[in-house]
Amino acid sequence: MARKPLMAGNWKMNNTYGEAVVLAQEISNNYNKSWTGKVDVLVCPPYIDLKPAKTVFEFDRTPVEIGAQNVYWEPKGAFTGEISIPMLKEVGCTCSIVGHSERRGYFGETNEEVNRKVRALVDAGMYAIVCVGESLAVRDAGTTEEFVCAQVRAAFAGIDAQEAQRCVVAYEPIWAIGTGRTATPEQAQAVCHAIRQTLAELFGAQVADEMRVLYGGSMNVGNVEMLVAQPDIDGGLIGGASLKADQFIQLVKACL
Ligand SMILES: O=C[C@H](O)COP(=O)(O)O
Repeated sequence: MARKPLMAGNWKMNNTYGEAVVLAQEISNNYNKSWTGKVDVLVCPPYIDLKPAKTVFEFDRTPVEIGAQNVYWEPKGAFTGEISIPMLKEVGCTCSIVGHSERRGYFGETNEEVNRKVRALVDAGMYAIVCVGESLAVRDAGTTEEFVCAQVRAAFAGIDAQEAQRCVVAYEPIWAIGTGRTATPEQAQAVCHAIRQTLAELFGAQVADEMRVLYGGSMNVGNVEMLVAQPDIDGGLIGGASLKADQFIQLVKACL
């Protein structure tokens, strides 16, 4: 089956409320409505910027989804500093990134926590963008595929094929994030293929064939074409290049 590509911008901890309105407006102004149905476009701003970004896209009727960068699995309660799924749904989020390597690395997020977040999202009818990826040490040790596929298995534990089908996996080698050092298309394809094989083992070949696997890690206007041309790469999760509307739009166009 032909998968519809997804180009997702992860703004990380960038853009104040006012800056978010400007960037969302620039993306909206440059979005061509003829792309609708051919590529899905998503931005994941900081929590405080979700509503203003959504308001811009809604006002313009620009079909750009908004998603969170993280989420907590409990629906409400005494969890200071956390944000729940009902809160995200009410402002129009369709999904959340889960298990980004910056959350795993700086905030100690474990595979078990990633799994709880994925389960809570799918239970609530949202989808998860599950991030997986190896450090340079793992790559140098030659165990990249084993490591990444174990992360995939852990993230989807206890989830059935129907729930998993809506989710997305983003392969982000840690050594390529924000470094300007991109995985070669061959390296990225090899790992994305291994991820899809793991999804097939978990959920069957048909579901695995329908699930989107993204690449992330210094994807930019210079390398996007080669990366999205790979058979198992269905788009990108973009950090730095998603902060400039013209660059992000170029990346979206590369998926058409
Ligand atoms: O979530 C996005 C990735 O961490 C990639 O970030 P980057 O494009 O700045 O390397």
